[in-house]
Amino acid sequence: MGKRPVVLVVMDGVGINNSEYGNAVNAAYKPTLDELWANCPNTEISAHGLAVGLPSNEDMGNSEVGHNALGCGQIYSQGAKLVNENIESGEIFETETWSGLVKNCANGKMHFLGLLSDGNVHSHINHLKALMKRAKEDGVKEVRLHILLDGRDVPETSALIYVEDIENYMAELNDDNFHACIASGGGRMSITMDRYEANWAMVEKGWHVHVLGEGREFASATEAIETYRAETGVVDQDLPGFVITKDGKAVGTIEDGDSVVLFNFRGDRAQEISLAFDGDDSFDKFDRVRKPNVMYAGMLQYDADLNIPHNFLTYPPKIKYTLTEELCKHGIREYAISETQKYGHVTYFWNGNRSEKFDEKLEDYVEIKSDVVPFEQRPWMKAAEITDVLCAAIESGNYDFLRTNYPNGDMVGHTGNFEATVIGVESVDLQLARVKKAVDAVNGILIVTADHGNADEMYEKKKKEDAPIKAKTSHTLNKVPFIVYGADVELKQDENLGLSNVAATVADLLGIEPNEHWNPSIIKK
Ligand SMILES: O=C(O)[C@@H](CO)OP(=O)(O)O
Ligand SMILES: [Mn+2]
Ligand SMILES: [Mn+2]
Repeated sequence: MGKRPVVLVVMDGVGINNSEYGNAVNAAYKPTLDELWANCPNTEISAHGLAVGLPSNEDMGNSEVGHNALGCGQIYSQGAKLVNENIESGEIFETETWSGLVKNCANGKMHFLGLLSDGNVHSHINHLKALMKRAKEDGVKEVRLHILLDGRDVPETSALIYVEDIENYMAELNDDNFHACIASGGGRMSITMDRYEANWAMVEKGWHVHVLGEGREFASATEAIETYRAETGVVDQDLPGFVITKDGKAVGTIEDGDSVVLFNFRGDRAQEISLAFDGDDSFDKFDRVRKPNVMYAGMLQYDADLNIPHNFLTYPPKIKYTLTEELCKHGIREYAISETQKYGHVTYFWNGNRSEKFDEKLEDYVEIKSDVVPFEQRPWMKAAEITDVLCAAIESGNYDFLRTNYPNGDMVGHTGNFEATVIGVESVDLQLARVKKAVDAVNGILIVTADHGNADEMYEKKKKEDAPIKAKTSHTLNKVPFIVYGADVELKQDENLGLSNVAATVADLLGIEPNEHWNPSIIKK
């Protein structure tokens, strides 16, 4: 091509926060990032709320919407917003899927499974309430709820707030003809919500409590949460699975003739459990022991290429004109690499929730296997291993556009462990120095950015001056850095710039005319 290669690094969860309070990014020793920021063209761009297609600016960014915006150069209404609209207009209940679900469980139960919080990253409790209410209106008699406890998109020990809220809601709905109650649950990082096949054992554990009703028994979700907390001290996302029983019997196993709705709208952590429900006898990821004959539907279609799940209530955004597609048209050779935890982020999310390549010949994707450990124990994760392979790819001369995601700021940030997160950010910085060197060796251009904040705010904001420090595990509302190294360009400084302006910028640096549907490049002309 004769063009200069462009390498784009997403430092997952590394946002910009002017306050030092709980700021693991500022606390980290990161000479390379500091030097790049001080000496290279740079700007701050938005990564949350309306800038990434979420319902409001109160919604923090996340990897799905962040990588979608980065990789498609446009702002699409995202799952959170689409489901809101679908429920508000009532269209969701006019779908064949909904009527099918209701009809299917005429003599059985309707189960709702999903993340119980108002985090709005994977799900929203209001969506669940709307579905339950309508189920009752449509004549469903028995509803069972299988709850995944959050503490990752919401405060780390907030589960009881949502349990109480939904139990009060169910109590109001319950009458002689309708009965809803919690049947099983567990922390989202302990059961059911694995992603990218990092740890199928999590899904197996979820299957056992939700479907088979096998697990430690409790009389209520509150009792389960309080007991586990007292015994183990773990935070919500890590609480083990539990089964609610009455008179020695699980109250809500999933049986033939039941209907099951996964009320999460985000795809990555919804796919594996969906495959377990949809899969026929050839399913071999774990032994399901008993596979009930149910109608299963997702709140959204989680992967349109792979048709997961078969039934769904809301169409996902139809993301068109992605950067990868455009670059393929120009014969640009692309390379994407990350470790398992974020592998789908730089491929599937980046390409507008597509799991297939646009052009087999032009695209190479590499996954480095993630550790299956609590990440505060190994905050460096696989950053060095990713870099080994990435640098070889850069120096091979076989690629024109290379992208990677270093998960550390985010994955370690989610643990709420400040000290480990500082090390996570430092690990990324060490690798950045190596990437920069490889870029120099091929006379390339390096872009350093992030998909949303996390490590930049590791403590909850204090409500009172003398309140104790409380760990914050969720993403943030902060802007993220955008830096260009190795190119003599001037960058715009504009409040309105966001992740969706990056695709056109990459095209500019590759000497390609940006697609007309994209938001403008960040480079001043
Ligand atoms: O871990 C996840 O599922 C989310 C937080 O809910 O994080 P990210 O968007 O960074 O993948
Ligand atoms: Mn992310
Ligand atoms: Mn995250």
